[in-house]
Amino acid sequence: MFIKSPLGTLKNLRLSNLFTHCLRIHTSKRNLYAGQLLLQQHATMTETQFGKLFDKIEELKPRFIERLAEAVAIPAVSGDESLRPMVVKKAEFYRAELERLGFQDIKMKELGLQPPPVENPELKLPPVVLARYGSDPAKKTVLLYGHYDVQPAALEDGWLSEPFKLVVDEEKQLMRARGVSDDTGPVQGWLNVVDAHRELGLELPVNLITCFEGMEESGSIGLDKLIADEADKYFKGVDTVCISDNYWLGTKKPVLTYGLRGCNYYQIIVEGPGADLHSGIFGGVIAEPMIDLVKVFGSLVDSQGRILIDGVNEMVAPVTEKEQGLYEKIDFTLDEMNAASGSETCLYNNKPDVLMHRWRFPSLSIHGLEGAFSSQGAKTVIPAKVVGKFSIRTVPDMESAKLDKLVIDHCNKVFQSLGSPNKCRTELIHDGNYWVSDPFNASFTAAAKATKAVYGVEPDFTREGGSIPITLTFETQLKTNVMLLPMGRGDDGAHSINEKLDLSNYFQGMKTMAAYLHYYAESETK
Ligand SMILES: NCC(=O)N[C@@H](Cc1c[nH]cn1)C(=O)O
Ligand SMILES: [Zn+2]
Ligand SMILES: [Zn+2]
Repeated sequence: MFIKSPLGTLKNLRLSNLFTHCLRIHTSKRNLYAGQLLLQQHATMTETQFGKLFDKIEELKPRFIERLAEAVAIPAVSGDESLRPMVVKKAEFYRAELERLGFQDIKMKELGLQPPPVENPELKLPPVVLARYGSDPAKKTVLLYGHYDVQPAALEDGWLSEPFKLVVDEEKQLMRARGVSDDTGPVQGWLNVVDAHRELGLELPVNLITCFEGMEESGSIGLDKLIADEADKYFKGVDTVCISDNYWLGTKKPVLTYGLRGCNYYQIIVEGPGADLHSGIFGGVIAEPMIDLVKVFGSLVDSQGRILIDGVNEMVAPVTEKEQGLYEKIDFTLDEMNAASGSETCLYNNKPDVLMHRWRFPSLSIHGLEGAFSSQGAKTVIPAKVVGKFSIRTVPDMESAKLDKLVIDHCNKVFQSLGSPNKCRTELIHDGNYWVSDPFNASFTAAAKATKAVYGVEPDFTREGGSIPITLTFETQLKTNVMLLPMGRGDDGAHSINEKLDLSNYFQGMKTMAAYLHYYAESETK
């Protein structure tokens, strides 16, 4: 018997002997080898390489943490116009990293000026970083999409440490910083996978194309057009798109994701007085914009999360009988839900309802206000102009343009009913489509094998309540499939305070990415 094992080629060993042999040599990698042994029936070169590759990833841990620390130190907040130079700086950081790792044909694609609504009409969109690693026509080509921009973060929001300084918490075995999980950690993970191959002198089994953008957290403005323009140019020959920009559902079970909600983000602008006013002098005498805004806000959604805008719920595709059975089987508990939210404020008391309301029903969230008093103390001001922000997570079969009309008509109608002399207008800031895919293609199959090889378990196939606006565009413009391979866990606190990435997710995540590329390379379908 001739078996290729994670430790190299072993001759004349029975499977049971091989198992003991593996465990004796590398007991700390029990999960990896348990998973590997399940794959022995179709052992190929891949398994031999995995052992070395995974060991190399382990060996390079200090370097990979250091790189992540450098990347997260750049406060690339796309939603804050004043930080746009930092977003561009982070794009430059990745350009240099890609160059150092031997990527070629690196392009910093400019997307022009940011369209309204925007404070500074001269504000340039950050560049999209395109690069190639290999262009062998005999190999498949995998496009890796990720984003280098992040959500805002400030120490005073309740962070335990400076948000743009990576902290490695040895006791909890995690790293904390804005972007570690969403999405700097996964982007860095892909580069580290290439680094590990280079360190081993091991050829990449596929050609890679990177598409790293800097506006994902602000609706991926400008990227649709770039993808359409480059579909037959830079992106020609792409066989599949892999996105690592979401999270496991819970904290233990790896998942692969085949669906996302969309997101339409709106603002309501209410203005009246020529300047902020003293409430002792003008209170009760003039119409207050904030009072009008609160009334309009209050008409959008109720405290049970039901959207109150006429016609919105009617657009949602009905739940099918076949679909109903899917939710019960997913590895997830209400306790995990409560732990992730840090509360017991969940609106539903059973798993299927929670999952359906997270994945396949729309939701409306009110995010905040511009222009209103928001500090400590008791300032007696009447704000002259307030801008309220809210978004709707969209699902099949909601139509974005139809939704915009329903939302804007609703806000106008409610405002008019107030009889206020103030001015009010509602506008879309950005939108991004929902996406639902077939999870039975070669890319998902390769990712499932990779997950099993690393974690020793089959992944759950899940949908996600969040949005990655560009996913559907890749699928339609490149006429290829897209697969979501999350690195972090459901409790990582993305967009929240104290965002973290468990060290094990960073390193096992990289191994999964590496194994995915090898399994995908071997798959029969292009
Ligand atoms: N990791 C994906 C993510 O966080 N996406 C954002 C994208 C977004 C921002 N505005 C609209 N969509 C999300 O909030 O889901
Ligand atoms: Zn993200
Ligand atoms: Zn995000």
